[in-house]
Amino acid sequence: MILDGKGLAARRLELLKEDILEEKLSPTLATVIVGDDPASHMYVRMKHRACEQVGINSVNVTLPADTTTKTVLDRIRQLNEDPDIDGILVQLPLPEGIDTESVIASINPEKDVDGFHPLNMGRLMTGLPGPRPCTPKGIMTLLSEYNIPTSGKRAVIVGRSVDVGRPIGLLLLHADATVTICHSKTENLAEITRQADILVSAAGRAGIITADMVKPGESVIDVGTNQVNGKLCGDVSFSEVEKIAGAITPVPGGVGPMTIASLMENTADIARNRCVHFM
Ligand SMILES: NC(=O)C1=CN([C@@H]2O[C@H](COP(=O)(O)OP(=O)(O)OC[C@H]3O[C@@H](n4cnc5c(N)ncnc54)[C@H](OP(=O)(O)O)[C@@H]3O)[C@@H](O)[C@H]2O)C=CC1
Ligand SMILES: Nc1nc(=O)c2c([nH]1)NC[C@@H]1CN(c3ccc(C(=O)N[C@@H](CCC(=O)O)C(=O)O)cc3)C=[N+]21
Repeated sequence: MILDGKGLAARRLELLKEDILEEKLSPTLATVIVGDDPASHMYVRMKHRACEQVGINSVNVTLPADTTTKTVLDRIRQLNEDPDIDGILVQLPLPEGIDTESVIASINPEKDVDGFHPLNMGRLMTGLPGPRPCTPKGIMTLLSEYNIPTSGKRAVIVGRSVDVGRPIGLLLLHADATVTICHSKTENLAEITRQADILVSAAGRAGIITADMVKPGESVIDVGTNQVNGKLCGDVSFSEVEKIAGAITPVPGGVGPMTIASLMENTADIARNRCVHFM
């Protein structure tokens, strides 16, 4: 079964647009972009398009690549204090030399649409309500919309990043899965991935997940966005794995669009001034 993130995201955006209209919300999302990394352009463009579609005002704050950390912090402070700005997103990665940690920690946690602020990461850890990181949230939405059970199931995550690997591990743990998080030092990776009922690959390595690493009937979630010969592909060797997986997300058209939809939902929730509860 193909987990159609593109189709599901489109439906979620339509529902969100109706909610925003009905509740007379007019959320504003500010995106801070430092430098002009081409990969960011695509993501910022898709985000902007989604904002227009659902009725979120999208404001870009662009700063030159040689901006200092202090300048970024000053700009974020202005956005924190601006009552007309509901959500703040700092486009990652930031250029070398900018202190990413202090930039993320400077965002008002109540405006942190990525859920990356240490306070919101702590709330994720403890299961307290708060905005959850967009890609992990999008994956959980995919699993629940396709009725893929998590309770008591073996979940294996390949990748331990702060923005994807760790938070999806915690969300699956909160959903009563038994979670294993793998990384580049994990030994016998294939032995571990074959035990998974749900496999999430967020390694950023094209072709790292092959058919021999997947248990027949397993659900495979591919977070990877890699370029191979100028073509976008995931971590999973899709054509061979699709034949034995029970469910699989395509790249493009899977996790990516769900990330964007989750970002829109986080922004609307923050504009509703409600402590957002996920899972
Ligand atoms: N579709 C979407 O919405 C999004 C997609 N992405 C994509 O997801 C991918 C992962 O990004 P991100 O989460 O930021 O991860 P990072 O690139 O920050 O880290 C990659 C992780 O994978 C692990 N890893 C690398 N090689 C191997 C290997 N051979 N075996 C096991 N583990 C390995 C690393 O281990 P170690 O910690 O030991 O180095 C690390 O934990 C990228 O392709 C990124 O572009 C990211 C965000 C959103
Ligand atoms: N603060 C911050 N938060 C992020 O969530 C964040 C970020 N910075 N920096 C960049 C990464 C990457 N990311 C993607 C989102 C959607 C797609 C996506 O929708 N991709 C399409 C393909 C688009 C194309 O055609 O190339 C798809 O998978 O179908 C990809 C990548 C969010 N990121």
